[in-house]
Amino acid sequence: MNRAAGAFTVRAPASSANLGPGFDSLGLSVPLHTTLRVTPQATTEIVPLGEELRDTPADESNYLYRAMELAARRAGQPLPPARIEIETEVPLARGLGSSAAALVAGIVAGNELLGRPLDQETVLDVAAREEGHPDNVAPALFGGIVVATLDKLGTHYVRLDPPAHLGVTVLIPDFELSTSKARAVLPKEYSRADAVHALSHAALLAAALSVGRLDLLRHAMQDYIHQVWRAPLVPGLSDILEHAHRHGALGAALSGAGPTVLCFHDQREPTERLHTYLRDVLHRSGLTGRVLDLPIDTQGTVVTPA
Ligand SMILES: Nc1ncnc2c1ncn2[C@@H]1O[C@H](COP(=O)(O)OP(=O)(O)O)[C@@H](O)[C@H]1O
Ligand SMILES: N[C@@H](CCOP(=O)(O)O)C(=O)O
Repeated sequence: MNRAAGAFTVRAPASSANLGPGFDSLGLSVPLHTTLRVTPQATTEIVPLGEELRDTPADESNYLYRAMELAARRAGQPLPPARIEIETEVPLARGLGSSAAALVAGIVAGNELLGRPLDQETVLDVAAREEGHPDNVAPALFGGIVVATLDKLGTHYVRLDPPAHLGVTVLIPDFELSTSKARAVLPKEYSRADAVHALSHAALLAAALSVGRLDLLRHAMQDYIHQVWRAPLVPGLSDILEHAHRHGALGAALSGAGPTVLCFHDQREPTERLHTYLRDVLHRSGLTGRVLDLPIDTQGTVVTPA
């Protein structure tokens, strides 16, 4: 079907990947958004707006525009020209999936502009192949908590609604850490013992999240695949992984590749104690940053007429 698109808006959420042992395979979505306003017109114009996007290119080399072209390439159609305004609330290179939000927003916008030739499964596959792992793009597209694999045969996933009362507290330090730098410090190979530890904890975590066993999160979130190697890049991380539960966290993990750290909390309990502890860790580590409580987003990427 080819439908001439009018102006429309695409909103894609941030995401927190891994959740400890679910490296490259488990993530959740949080309501900080990257928004595109797309207005079909005779020429292409890329307009990044706001302080966070001050260094992103205002031309067709922009990551978001390249994502739109990925949709056109998979559909085998040329991308119609449009004015594309880009805004984001997702801090860049902090482990909150800004690149995944941009990629998903761009692919969905490209698909919309073309009259939706791609179904949602194909949009996910294009995004996961581009990013190289599905753990940010799947929750950015579908919302909620997503368990996903990417292999030669395709991208397969299960989306979970968040368990009742499960909230997220994030500590976002004021420094950037690119995902590529934080992937470069990981070993190329792991022992069988490390593999068994990782897969048993990731499986337990996915099962605990699917049945709402919040009491299991702390134990299930143990990880030796990536956090231990990344800890030197994220001052305070080891302290939080070891001690956050004493200050009200149900579990803690490096968010994506960092430097943001995620703690789960019970939304029925106050989080002041956890905030005070996290700010104290930040201060003791000689850093500045912010601590935020967020719900888990359940909407994923949304397209609305402008
Ligand atoms: N809205 C956006 N527009 C253009 N480029 C973006 C946007 N969001 C993210 N990016 C690109 O993605 C990079 C950050 O990606 P990455 O290192 O994977 O960190 P993360 O995805 O954890 O924020 C940014 O430096 C920028 O190049
Ligand atoms: N599984 C990836 C997740 C990267 O997430 P980001 O939000 O830091 O881009 C990894 O751990 O490298």
